[in-house]
Order: sequence, then C-alpha cells, then structure tokens
Amino acid sequence: MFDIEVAKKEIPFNRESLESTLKSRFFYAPAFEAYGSVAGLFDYGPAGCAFQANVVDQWRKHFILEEDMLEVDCTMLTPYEVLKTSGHVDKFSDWMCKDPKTGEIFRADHLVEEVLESRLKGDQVARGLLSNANEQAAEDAEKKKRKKKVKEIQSVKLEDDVVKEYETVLAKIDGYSGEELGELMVKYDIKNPGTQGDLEPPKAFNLMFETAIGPSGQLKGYLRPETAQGQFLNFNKLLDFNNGKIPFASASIGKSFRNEISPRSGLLRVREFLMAEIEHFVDPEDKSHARFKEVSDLKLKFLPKETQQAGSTKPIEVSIGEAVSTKMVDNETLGYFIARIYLFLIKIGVDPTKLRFRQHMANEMAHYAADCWDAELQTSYGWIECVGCADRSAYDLTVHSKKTGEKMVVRQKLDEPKEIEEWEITLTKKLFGPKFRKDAPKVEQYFNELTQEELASKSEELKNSGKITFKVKGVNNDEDIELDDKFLTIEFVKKIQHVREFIPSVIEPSFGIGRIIYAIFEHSFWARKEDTARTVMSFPPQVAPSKVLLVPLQSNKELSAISADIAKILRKEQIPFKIDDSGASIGKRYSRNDELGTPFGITIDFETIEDGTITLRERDSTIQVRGSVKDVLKAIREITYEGVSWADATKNLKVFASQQDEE
Ligand SMILES: Nc1ncnc2c1ncn2[C@@H]1O[C@H](COP(=O)(O)OP(=O)(O)OP(=O)(O)O)[C@@H](O)[C@H]1O
Repeated sequence: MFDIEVAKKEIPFNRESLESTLKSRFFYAPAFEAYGSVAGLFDYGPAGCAFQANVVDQWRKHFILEEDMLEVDCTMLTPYEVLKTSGHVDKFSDWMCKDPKTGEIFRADHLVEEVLESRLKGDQVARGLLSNANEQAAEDAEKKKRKKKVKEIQSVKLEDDVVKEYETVLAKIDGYSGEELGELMVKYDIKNPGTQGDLEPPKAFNLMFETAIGPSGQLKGYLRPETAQGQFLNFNKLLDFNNGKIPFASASIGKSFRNEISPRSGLLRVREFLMAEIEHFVDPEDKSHARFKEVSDLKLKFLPKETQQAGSTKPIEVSIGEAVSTKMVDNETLGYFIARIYLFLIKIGVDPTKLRFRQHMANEMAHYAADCWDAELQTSYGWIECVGCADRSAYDLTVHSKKTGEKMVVRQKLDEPKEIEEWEITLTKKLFGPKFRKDAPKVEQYFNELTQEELASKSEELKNSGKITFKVKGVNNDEDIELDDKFLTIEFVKKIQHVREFIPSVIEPSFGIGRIIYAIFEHSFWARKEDTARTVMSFPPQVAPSKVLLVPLQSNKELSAISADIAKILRKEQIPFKIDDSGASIGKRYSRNDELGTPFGITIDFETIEDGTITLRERDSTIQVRGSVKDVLKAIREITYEGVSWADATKNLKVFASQQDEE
C-alpha cells in the first residue's frame, strides 16, 4: 500500500528544488522583476492565487461560518490618531543597527540570532558533529548566485557553559529590548558579519508605512499594519448587530503592510501580506467557551514560557483540556481557539509533526496582554510564527473609547438590582463657559473620561488642598490648570445598579496567510524515488489550485469531443479543472500537474469511445481506476468536497493497471 508519509521521507527535502518548482509553475514571483524588484514584495501567479483563494475559503468556512462570526472589511488607509491611540505610532517598531562605514542596516535580533547560530555550528564542526557545514553554505550561495561573500563557519570549539549560554539566549531571542540586544552585541562581540566593522547600538525603527491622506498633506495616515483596529472601531455597530449580546466575534481578511527592516525568506517576511484576523469579544469575568468540550481531548504540542526560560525547546504534549485546567493556557476561550487553529492548519495541509504552540514570555508580550500563544510551523528556515493567538484583555476598546469619548461597553440587565458605591463627579457647568470659553467641552470631556481610580485621587486632592491641578491637551497652552471646589464636587455615592456595564476582553487569533501558504508548500513537497526530477505537491484536494487534469490520450477528434463533453459537466458542477491536449507524453502531462498539486487525472482513451469509461489517476500514489464518467466524477466530488477517502470513494471502480505514468 502506498504511504505518502513514507514517500515524502525517502528523498530529503530540498529547498532549491521547491523554489524552482514554485517559480516554474508560477505560484509566486518577486514583484516588478523587470525593474529589478523590491525586497519583500511578491506577486502571486495563477496557481498561487487559486491556492490562496482556497485557503481563504476554508478559513471562512472553518471560522466565520462555523462560529457565526461577523465579517467586516475595513479600510487599509488609517488616520494617524487611530494608530497613535492604539500604541502603534510609539511602539510598533523593530530594533535596527547601522554600520556607519558601509551604511548597511541589520535587524538587531536577527543579527544576534544568526551570529550565535553560526558560532554554535562552528562548535559542532570542531567537535566533529557536523562535517560539511561550509561546503553546504558555499553550495547554497553558489546556487542562489548571492553577490555577498558567505560568512564562513569557523571551526571553533566553545566552552560548554558558553554553548549553554548561547542556547539560552537563542531560546529567548524574541523577547529582548533594544538595550538588551545592544548589551548582547557588546558581550558577544557581534559586528557586521561581512566586514567585521563596528555597528551602532540598536535604534527603534517604526514599521508602518506613512502617507498623507488628501491633497493638503495635512491629514497624516498610515497603511494599516494589522486589520484589528478597524474591527475595534466598529465594535458598537457589531454589538448592536448582535442584539447587544456577547460573546461574539468579528473577523476580517485583508492586506496589511509592514516596512520590514530586512525582508527575507521568500513569503515568510514580506512588506505587504494578507492577514485573516478574528476579534472575539468576551466577558472578562467569564472566559469559558460553550464549545470547549468539543475540543478538550485534542492533544497538542506546547512550548510554555517556563520551558523557554530554562533554555529548552522541547515541547510538552498534553490535551488542550489539561492545558487549560492547569492554567498553562489562561482560559477556555483562548484554549478553544488554539485547538481550532490546529484543526484548521491540519485541514489545509500543514504537517502535524511540524506544528507547535509557543507561549510568549512576559517580556515579549504586550503589557496589557493576559496570555499569548503562537502557532509555529517548522520549515527549512526554522520554526516560524504563522498564527498569533492573544488575549488582549480590554486594552484596545479602553484606549479608543477614552480617546474618542465614545463608550465601547456591553450593557447587561442584572437579574436582581445591586447596590454599589462609586465615585461621581458633578461639574458646575455654568462656570465652565466663562472660564474656558470654546475649550469648555474639552475640559468637560477630560472629567467625563476619568476612571474610578483617578476620581478617587482627585477627590483626595480636592479635600486636602481645596483645588485640583490637571492638564488638558490643547487647553491653556498645555500648561497646568487649577480649579477649586466651586467648579466641581467629587463624592463617593451609593447607587442601585440595574444594568452591569463593562468593556469586554478580546481574544485575537491572527493569521498570516502567506506564511501559512509557504509552510504548506514545504510540508507538501516531495520528489519521486524513481526519478527525483519528478516532484509533487501533495495538497489536500480541497485546497489544491485545480482539482482535475483532463488528458485525451492522443490528438484525435473523437477523444477531443469526449473531453469537451466532460469539461462541460465539470464546469457545470464548478469543479476546477484543466485540459492538457498538448503533444507531450502522458507521463509528462501528469508530472507537470503533480507539481501544481492537481489531485486527480482523467484519461480519455480509445476504450472510452467504445464503452464510455474513463480512467481516474490519483496524484500521490499514481494508482488508476476505471469507471463510467458519472461514477468517476462522483468519486472526485466525494473526495474533494465531502472528505470521503480515496479507498471508499473508488471501491466500486475497477483498478486499472497501466503504464501511462511512464515516459
Ligand atoms: N512581515 C511579515 N510577512 C508575512 N507575514 C507576517 C509578517 N509579519 C507578520 N506576519 C503574519 O501576521 C501574523 C500576526 O502578526 P503579529 O503582529 O503577531 O506578528 P509578529 O509577532 O510581528 O511577527 P514577527 O515577530 O515574525 O515579525 C503573524 O503570525 C504572521 O503570520
């Protein structure tokens, strides 16, 4: 029996060969090649487009339809104020360091990572554990026709404790601040790898593309770096659409833009990419999930923060139920999404043995986040974050609501009224007009936005000194303003509450479609043992760019007429197909489509003219069966769209021994 997993392992994975297939079959290519291209920008060709569209379609079905999510499509152009409020203007940056002599710029964390990894490799060479590292590096560079000289791996043995130290730094590489990276560069003597020249200390570089909206140039804006902010700003409309009830989730699929310091590794780090993001709004006091039971037994590989802290990358395998009950994963809703992400990735062709969930360490996570896990996929470039899944708490809605004055809250009628005590401010508004004139509304807004803690402290100030001092942006030249108790009172009052009002927490699964697609390319790609030039993309039929290749055995009027008839049926049934009636040998025609991942081949031969039967070929095993057009198309439909196995779908078809696959 043919086993695809065994076949994939027989010939070691070769990235060069994959890249050549992706290029020759035009899955994607660098954009603007005629103009020398720009790093980090890619165009997708027909095969890439169809594959991406199918992945997105599956995403929509798996998440939006299955979970009843509310889809929105928000603009990519985003005004400055929105991203200032969200924190992106000040914090959405990476650390770069410059070589003042050559002008070269490096991303600091990547540089530290590369240098330490190369030293560890050198240590392995010195210990006799790795023999041909340099030959391999030189060969790779030669094949890629890299202009830059390859940094040679020095065979230098390191002390055992240095090895351990390097490994610990590498396990934590995503979490260092700029200052810490600078310290590591000094400590480990890290320089420009090409020239050995000194580098300037790391500086923050904001990754957003800036632009001006409108002809005056006055309204500053950015191309969005994520789709999330548009979703948050539609929260009230979506809540209303959902009849005021939570939990609910919004979802969005669209392009995002990041001016990466050094785009690299093909589709893995680019400057414009498709994201699919979910914002699941949930009660902060109840993060249970109604459907958690459905996934709780699912076993997954986790790399919790404690493991990484100890310098290890060995994952632990437990069920998501256990991960949540032991509090390794913060709550059920987060756990539910982690499991659903896993199921989605496996469905579209990710190799489950190359998938793990890595927890963010405290210093890697945004200060407001409660917990965060990345789905990482193993590729020839290492483990790559492809989906982030974070509990962002109530941060985003809180900051936008504070900034705009628009309340973004859920109101829940209480079963029984509750007595509460809270701070309440009363403004003597008739005094505000004469004192502040046109700025009076701004000052009033400032007071209306004070939190309970701020009101408590202002009340204390008023009690102790008879006045309060504060600043309001754009009022009194941004200088201190003083008001005494004629203008306001702040009291702690008892109230009967009939409605509970709260800002929901947000659980955010965020998918980079390009990264996932590239990882699937690697996970699906293999070469046939009999002839390694014959490579195959073993995509699951559901996401394969095209489903069927129609091949008339020879150029012949009768055969062409039958294939046109079958094409008509396929078109009517909306099953994507291609006809290959070129003069190439049938083996070659199949082989070209194996590279495109087309799961089925239909051959129309002279027997078809006699009895109306056709052959159906399965891409991976090359097994062929024979049956009527109706039965073969039924099998294709069942396997592709209904998840039926090949064995079950074809059990009534005749096995067909043929030499068609040979040249
Ligand atoms: N430059 C990029 N090119 C392609 N995909 C990206 C890029 N940056 C982010 N993504 C995708 O978007 C998802 C969510 O973005 P997020 O902000 O969590 O990434 P990130 O932590 O900034 O990624 P990294 O640390 O690798 O730069 C990622 O999981 C990834 O799949």
